[in-house]
Amino acid sequence: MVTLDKSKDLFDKARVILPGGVSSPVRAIKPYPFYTESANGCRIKDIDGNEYIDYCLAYGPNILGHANPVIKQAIIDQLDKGWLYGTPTGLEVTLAEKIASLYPSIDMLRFVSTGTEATMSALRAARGFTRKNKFVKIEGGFHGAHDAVLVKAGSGATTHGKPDSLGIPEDFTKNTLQVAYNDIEAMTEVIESNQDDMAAVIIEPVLGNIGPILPEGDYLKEVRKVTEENDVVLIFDEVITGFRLAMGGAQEYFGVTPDMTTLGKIVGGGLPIGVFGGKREILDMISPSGSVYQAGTFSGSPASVAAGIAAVDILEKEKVHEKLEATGNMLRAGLNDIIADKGLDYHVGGIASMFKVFFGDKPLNYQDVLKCDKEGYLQFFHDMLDSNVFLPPSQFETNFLSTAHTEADLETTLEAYAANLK
Ligand SMILES: N[C@H](C=O)CCC(=O)O
Repeated sequence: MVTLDKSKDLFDKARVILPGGVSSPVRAIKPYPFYTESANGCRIKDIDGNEYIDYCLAYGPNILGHANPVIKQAIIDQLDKGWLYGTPTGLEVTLAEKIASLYPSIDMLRFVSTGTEATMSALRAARGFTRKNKFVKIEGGFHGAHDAVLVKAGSGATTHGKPDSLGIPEDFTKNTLQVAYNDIEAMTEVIESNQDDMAAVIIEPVLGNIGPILPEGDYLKEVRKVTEENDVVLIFDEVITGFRLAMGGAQEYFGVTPDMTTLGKIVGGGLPIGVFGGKREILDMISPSGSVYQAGTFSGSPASVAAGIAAVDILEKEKVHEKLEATGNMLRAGLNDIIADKGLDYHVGGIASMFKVFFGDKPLNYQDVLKCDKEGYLQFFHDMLDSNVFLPPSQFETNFLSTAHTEADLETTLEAYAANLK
């Protein structure tokens, strides 16, 4: 049983000055979160001195564990040279060339600071390129916290029961058309009936912000076909799946090449970064080459890019995604055994280094996942915390594995699942 007295006291102070006591809503664990002191490898330590095996991993970026020494050294080396210039650097060219060599959908790209900026800018580019306004978003898909995509949004928006945010004028979302994931008929219908003004489809190839929920059969190939046939720009939001399912992301894994791709999380080695890229003719629309304006003081931040170069290098040399796919398969098999032994009607979802126990049947889309027992999941989250295992505190967030998790850590984790799953 962990005690969180210091965290509770800090929460009482924090919630006076920070809404919900946090800087991003997913961190607002009910009734109060633990506040972190430090993290290393797969372990995170709170200010009360409790240590947890971490499967949240900062919501995905830390695939090499916390404070990876090689990435740390790359950041330190960069800090010695200064960390913000307001001028371009060779680092950006190096990382951009590397990304383009791995992602066939990317001829050119621009660095930004977050996944939110990446998807916002990708949509603007697609609209500028096509001179059309509408786009399709998947129900429960999460593409960051900008106005046009905060409708039926997953992640914290669903966890906190606010999938449609207040404060967004209807005019800003009237061109956001939604369909269920894994429903190609619905996607085809909405594209064909809005063809005159349809700019883009934006989709997480694997729904990572209410899941992981995987594409069924040839769903992604069919999405590619219908978008191609109707001259609609297909944007894969690979902020979670990029460098995780394969070096070339979900597009390599599933063999489907979109027109544009957004990246983030892993590609910054744990520092803030976002990337949007795609076909040359679309990226040529971006200012200063073209008339789609996009800019940012911190874009291409040297420390983030240096950390990203170091991270991508390790991922490639050590074939991290292959190793973690094997580890993920082992863990998912162990979880399935526990669930079968206990006779629970739960589903173990996941792919590569993503996994989740759904407190309900296998979900295919947003409506399915909403039927899961989210209150039961929250209780389970607390029970796991008491067993010193930190999972993201929501039924609607993915758990992540890192190379820092050892076999012993995984065994301890499976024991905790066995003890706490009811
Ligand atoms: N699921 C979100 C992003 O991928 C979690 C991060 C956040 O909202 O703070």
